[in-house]
Amino acid sequence: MSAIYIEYKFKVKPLNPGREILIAELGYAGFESFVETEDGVTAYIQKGEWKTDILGDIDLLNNDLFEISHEFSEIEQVNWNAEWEKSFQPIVVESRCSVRAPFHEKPDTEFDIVIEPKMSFGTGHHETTHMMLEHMLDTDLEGKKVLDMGCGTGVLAIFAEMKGAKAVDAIDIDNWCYLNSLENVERNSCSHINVYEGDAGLLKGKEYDVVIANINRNILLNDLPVYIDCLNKGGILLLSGFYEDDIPLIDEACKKYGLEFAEKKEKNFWVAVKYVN
Ligand SMILES: C[S@@+](CC[C@H](N)C(=O)[O-])C[C@H]1O[C@@H](n2cnc3c(N)ncnc32)[C@H](O)[C@@H]1O
Repeated sequence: MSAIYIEYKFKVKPLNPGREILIAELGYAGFESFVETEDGVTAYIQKGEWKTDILGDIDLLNNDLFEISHEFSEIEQVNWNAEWEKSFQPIVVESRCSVRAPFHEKPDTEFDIVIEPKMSFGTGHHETTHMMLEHMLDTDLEGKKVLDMGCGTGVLAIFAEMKGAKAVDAIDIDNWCYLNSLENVERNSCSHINVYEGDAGLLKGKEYDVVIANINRNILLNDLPVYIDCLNKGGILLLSGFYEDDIPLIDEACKKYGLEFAEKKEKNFWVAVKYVN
């Protein structure tokens, strides 16, 4: 199963802070993946989410301080692997945990995660992945049962096992992500991770000590009750994939189901939050 995407190539002047603002606004409009280029950004949206006036709400395009041009085309399947090879820099979190592709040199970090992204997502979400890894570094996962919802490349599930989780379920709705996570689990010699293709519908009767979900605001708001339903008392919920402005809605939903806010991280307009049950 391969999704059809619309690809937009933007040129942005001045690049900073124009590109970051543009990415944030495009994210609100429904674009789901971004690859930074020398003079701007290439953004992807699934054809089903696209409408002809999709750029109508992007305020930055009407801002005289920035010069932004774009061209767009329909593509059958994004070759995320080629995109990553072009743009992916290893992520190093607090000098302790690194995420790199096999073609990068092995770093000297306590945790070394090797990801061959193939065609699954994870490219434009470095900030959110990075912040989730930061939260996980600070969270005791030893002997815990963990859910990684929207696992993408499987990076967070793999890190959970490296940090001592005894059982990890990694779930993604996208077939490519499911297959890619399986490969990456093997590549990192993980043996406590089960990967599933699906969504919150798979969670009936499940119980976890830690639930991790880096997806997007609307899916999180929709599926939060199910995630929280499988979270043990005293358990931890880590959420990302949304912006600072979305926090009130997410916070309201979490508190409605009895969770207590614990911590927030922020990077380039993106946020990652931690709640305790
Ligand atoms: C932003 S990526 C996160 C990938 C990875 N966890 C990370 O932190 O880098 C979000 C992932 O959620 C998946 N996804 C989208 N909707 C979903 C749903 N309703 N249930 C489960 N996964 C979903 C997408 O296919 C995508 O792989």
